[in-house]
Amino acid sequence: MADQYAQSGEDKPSTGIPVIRWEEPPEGPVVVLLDQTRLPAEEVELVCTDAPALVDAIRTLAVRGAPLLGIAGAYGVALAAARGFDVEEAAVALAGARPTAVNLSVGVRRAASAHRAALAGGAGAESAAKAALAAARQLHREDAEASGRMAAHGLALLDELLPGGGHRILTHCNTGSLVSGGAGTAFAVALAAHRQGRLRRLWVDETRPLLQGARLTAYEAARSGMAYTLLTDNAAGSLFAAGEVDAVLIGADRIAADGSVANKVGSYPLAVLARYHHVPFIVVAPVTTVDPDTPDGASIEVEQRPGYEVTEVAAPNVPVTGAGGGVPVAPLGTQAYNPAFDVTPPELVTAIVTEEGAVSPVTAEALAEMCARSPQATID
Ligand SMILES: CSC[C@@H](O)[C@@H](O)C(=O)COP(=O)(O)O
Repeated sequence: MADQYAQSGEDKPSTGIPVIRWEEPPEGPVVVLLDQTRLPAEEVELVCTDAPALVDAIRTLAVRGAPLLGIAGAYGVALAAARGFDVEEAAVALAGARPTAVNLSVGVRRAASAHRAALAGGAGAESAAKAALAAARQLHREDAEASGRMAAHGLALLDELLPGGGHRILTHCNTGSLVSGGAGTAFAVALAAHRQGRLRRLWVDETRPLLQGARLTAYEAARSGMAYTLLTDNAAGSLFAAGEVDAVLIGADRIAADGSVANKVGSYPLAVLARYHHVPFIVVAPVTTVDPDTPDGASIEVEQRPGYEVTEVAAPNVPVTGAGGGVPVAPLGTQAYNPAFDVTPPELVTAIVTEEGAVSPVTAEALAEMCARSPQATID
């Protein structure tokens, strides 16, 4: 299997099969995804033979989570090039498939720039396609490597903030090996604590409406042998009030230059709760999630998703497809407010951890200085 675990040699994903891989069967190259809409009931792969199929997989959340969206976007460009489609057109469609996670456009841009540069240097179509694929593979490897470093920095920070050990960590959405070339972002920190015997409990928010916590994080925690407990999102307040949360660890889809954090809807209320209860609220994300071109939280485009994701629930063992067809839980015709993300202002964020270290308190200057240390900062 090509690209399995991005040859990282580091943390193997807690999933049974790779979340994304490039294959070259005789019929032509394909991008193979672990279909996340089918988890945890089934581990089923989705084979994408062209960029539009990948765009569809991104929109329906078969492939999801900021870092993985970047990797998928880069492979999508490589696929368009290798199959002889219009690469620039594919790049626009892929980058526009979901608006909030900046990693998607970063990944698309990396592969498209490599393709363009190869053509400009006199390469033929085949060599230019190879250049795009090499860029995608490189991004995949870098992401796997970044996971390991984020886990180390995040665990060091946790130990500093909570010297007693025995961490009880609350997390939201899914930030593990399902969203990454490696072990993930926030989940990778919890996993590192678990492996060192320092995780007492992982509290897993179910993450309405698409249940990334219940379906995906619980799946990963179970496979990793972690002590975890699932809760409804609206039970978090009582958990804080009972003194059961030592820290909140979440990922991010886009971090603005001022340190505002866009993440799965429901993150902001956790930040407010954490502040009221004097609990650290820690954001873990690769440098590629920090977007210097987005000045502040108000400038982040928050994806609005269809109302049926709220007015219907998936029936047991019926995959959450994001395409309707679930069991209605509200009167027909009910309108729903369904933003996919919310934005937490920097003053509510205790620390932002990347592969380059941690900033706390979060200021625009400290964030920019940390990101400038990364080789990623200079890659177009
Ligand atoms: C490292 S993953 C960080 C975020 O991408 C994650 O928390 C999240 O919000 C994912 O949302 P999703 O809509 O499932 O793609």
